[in-house]
Amino acid sequence: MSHTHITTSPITVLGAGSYGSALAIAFSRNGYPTYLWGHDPLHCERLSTERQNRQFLPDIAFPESLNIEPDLGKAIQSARDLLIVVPSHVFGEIIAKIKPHLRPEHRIVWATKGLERDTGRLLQEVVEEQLGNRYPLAVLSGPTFAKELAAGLPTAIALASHNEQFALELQARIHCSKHFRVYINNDMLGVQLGGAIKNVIAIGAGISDGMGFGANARTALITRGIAEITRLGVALGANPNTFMGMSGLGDLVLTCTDNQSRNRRFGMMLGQGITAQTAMDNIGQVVEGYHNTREAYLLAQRYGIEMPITEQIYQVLFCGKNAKEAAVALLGREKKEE
Ligand SMILES: NC(=O)C1=CN([C@@H]2O[C@H](COP(=O)(O)OP(=O)(O)OC[C@H]3O[C@@H](n4cnc5c(N)ncnc54)[C@H](O)[C@@H]3O)[C@@H](O)[C@H]2O)C=CC1
Ligand SMILES: O=C(CO)COP(=O)(O)O
Repeated sequence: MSHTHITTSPITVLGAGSYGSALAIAFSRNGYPTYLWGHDPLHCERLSTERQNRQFLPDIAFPESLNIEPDLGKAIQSARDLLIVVPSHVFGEIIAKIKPHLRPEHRIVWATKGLERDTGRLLQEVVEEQLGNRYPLAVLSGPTFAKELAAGLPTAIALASHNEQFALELQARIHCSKHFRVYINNDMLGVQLGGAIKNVIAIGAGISDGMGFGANARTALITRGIAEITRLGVALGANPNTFMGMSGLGDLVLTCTDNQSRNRRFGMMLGQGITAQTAMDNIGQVVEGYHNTREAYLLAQRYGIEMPITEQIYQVLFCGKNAKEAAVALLGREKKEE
């Protein structure tokens, strides 16, 4: 474990799944010393000896400045900036684990997409409840499949923060490569909601394609999907323009239309009559939209917001409704204006 090359401001990535590894590769490729922590010591050992994430990103060699750090305390002390990339269902657990190691100068950014399991709270609320308001916060979200990012293919993302200095410094570190662009804004709420709820709609697009519906149906789901995400976001106080950006329409189109998406593939299997558990076992990676459908549905109910697509997917996943009935229910809604 060499902690060398400290020439520029380092970053620590917490979460060594496909996306955490891809972001760590992107930062280190840009020349920043990067520390990657994963919760499974055996997995860390493999990353360290093989110098690649063979399971999720085969044949993409780790740059020299990417250090695997299996000790959480040491990983946190290695950098001022912490990037959290664990699945949403363990996000609160990770915040609790990092809390005792934090120093006043730390800054926290996350790329997790989702709402808190069971409560439907935004991840920002989870952070602020546990850590208060003393740390600068930011969120990264957008159309970024881990494999393409790690392969160095052109990618753009949104970064939202209320702390301009933090946003600009992060942007400079990500943006400086030739293939990774970052757009900043200050709408943390909108960026978080866009990233969380597109996964739900992507399950719907997958179900539609799995049932053999065509491009018209998929596109209608995307278009009405962004309408309902925006409706919820505006009711909660987000800027409607955010949903036309990378973390809204951008990520929604990506996830609804490309089979790299696990949420879409999950939906396709459901549409073909495969059970949710079998579909998830088959994917073998996190399918954020599965539980987040319930959280998004509950959030919409709490605020009295109409989200018909989310509601039908919720009924398919958690109330035993079959996909065909859900499609009929959507098509059979009362006539309305666009
Ligand atoms: N893979 C992708 O293309 C993208 C993923 N994301 C988001 O990134 C987040 C992470 O997803 P992936 O890396 O794709 O997941 P993944 O399924 O590839 O890996 C999940 C990782 O979480 C780790 N993990 C599980 N339980 C943990 C715990 N208790 N503590 C710490 N780590 C734990 C696992 O060891 C595994 O390494 C999700 O919210 C996802 O929506 C966002 C953009 C792109
Ligand atoms: O968020 C993603 C791309 O931006 C990844 O989507 P999936 O989690 O559906 O694979």
